[in-house]
Amino acid sequence: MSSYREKSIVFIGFMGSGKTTIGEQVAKKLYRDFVDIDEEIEKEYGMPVIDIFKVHGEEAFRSKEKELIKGYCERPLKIISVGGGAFMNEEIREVCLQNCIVFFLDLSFNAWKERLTLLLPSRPVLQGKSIEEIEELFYKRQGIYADHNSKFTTDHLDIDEVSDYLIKSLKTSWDLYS
Ligand SMILES: Nc1ncnc2c1ncn2[C@@H]1O[C@H](COP(=O)(O)OP(=O)(O)O)[C@@H](O)[C@H]1O
Ligand SMILES: O=C(O)C1=C[C@@H](OP(=O)(O)O)[C@@H](O)[C@H](O)C1
Ligand SMILES: [Mg+2]
Repeated sequence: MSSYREKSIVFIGFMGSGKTTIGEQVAKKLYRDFVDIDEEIEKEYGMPVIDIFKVHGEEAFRSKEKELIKGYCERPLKIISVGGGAFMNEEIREVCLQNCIVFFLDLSFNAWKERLTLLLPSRPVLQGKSIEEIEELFYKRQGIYADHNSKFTTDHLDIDEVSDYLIKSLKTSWDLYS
């Protein structure tokens, strides 16, 4: 078990909440390795997530997602962004919460809606859904993100503001709990 200061950090939250973008920024600013689980799955299958869902199915995606998250979470000093559906799995929730500091990147549905067009082509889970169905999924998913160590609402903040705040908050907790 690593010391509190060396624990890896995991970002969770709904699709498009900024886990990949902000995780990468935070990693750069803290001089840590960044791991985006979706990217790792894409590398293994040699195709984008949307095609993995089409060719191999969601079950294969979820199984690889679990295997990779379990592997990375047990290592120290990483910044890990997991996909928005990963926390549906209890084993993943447990391994992340036991080994890492879990940050929930939250935003309001209103703020999220502005990103919809940008996200639609690459997010299989959103395909073919009406805006009402997406809104229902958004609120249903809030439940799976309820287990976390720290939550940050990103409405009206740009990527630098969010990452700077997160680093400040991490440094405070390292000073308090190390
Ligand atoms: N705080 C933010 N303000 C504005 N746009 C953001 C913010 N965070 C992320 N984005 C944009 O939203 C899109 C989705 O972000 P991404 O990091 O891929 O989210 P996730 O990994 O949670 O699905 C990207 O185009 C990114 O530039
Ligand atoms: O919420 C989900 O079920 C998913 C979220 C995606 O990641 P992002 O949250 O980074 O978009 C990706 O893992 C896949 O498309 C499934
Ligand atoms: Mg992502």
